[in-house]
Amino acid sequence: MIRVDNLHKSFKTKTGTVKAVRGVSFEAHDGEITGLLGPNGAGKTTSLRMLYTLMSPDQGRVEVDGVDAAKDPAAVRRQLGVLPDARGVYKRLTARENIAYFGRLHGMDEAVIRARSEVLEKALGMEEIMDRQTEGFSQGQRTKTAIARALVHDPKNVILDEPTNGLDVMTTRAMREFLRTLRAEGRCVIFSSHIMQEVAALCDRIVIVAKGAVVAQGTADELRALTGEENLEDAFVKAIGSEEGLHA
Ligand SMILES: Nc1ncnc2c1ncn2[C@@H]1O[C@H](COP(=O)(O)OP(=O)(O)OP(=O)(O)O)[C@@H](O)[C@H]1O
Repeated sequence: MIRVDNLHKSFKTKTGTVKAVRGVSFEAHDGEITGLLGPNGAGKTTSLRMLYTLMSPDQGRVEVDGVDAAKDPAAVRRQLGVLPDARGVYKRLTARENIAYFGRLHGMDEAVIRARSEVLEKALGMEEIMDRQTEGFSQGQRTKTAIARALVHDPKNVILDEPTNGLDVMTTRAMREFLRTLRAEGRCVIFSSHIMQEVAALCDRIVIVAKGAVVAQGTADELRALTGEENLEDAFVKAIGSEEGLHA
């Protein structure tokens, strides 16, 4: 379970201060998929970065399974599997070696790493690529490797920044199925997207972010009721106030 309370983050740039996140609060529950939906530049990545302790908030609080991220970031990180926006994998290593390396960083036993890698290989359909050096991997293959690596330590909470970005239709479908599996296993899954259909197809709860703030949140039914729109797509557009930056 992840609780985010009133997060704020600004960046100082040469041309002035950018208020990237200005008061984001939401809860993501175990056994549910929570989607952060918003147009480009809405503040999704920045919110997630604070959530997975890469960045500290100017104000506000993140709690993962009851642990305050500011007080014990290491404990929070152990409970999280993260697919960050940059999917850098070690090019000289095979997919399997990339995954095992992360397992070792987590202090896992070699036998446990092997067993866990097998589970992830099957779940993500990586049979063909496990023992290939990752240099030259396609975007989808890199994403799969990065997800497997992020989940090697069997984390209870999973955070994915735009997991289907750049994936083809079949890989996107497989990714959706994989996220549903994580939900069925009782994990708390949060992912960000600017694609309405993606969020509508997968999420139990939807948090709509625009201009650094949460403009609406709830189940699809709650969002329809809140905005008075029958169609979820119209509800999103109404909540955000414009179609700009949202891909159908
Ligand atoms: N390190 C940084 N320095 C300056 N500005 C930043 C920095 N990181 C993010 N921003 C700005 O903060 C705002 C929110 O960016 P963020 O990446 O969180 O949006 P996003 O919702 O993830 O967008 P996208 O869908 O395009 O990835 C943007 O205006 C962005 O330019």
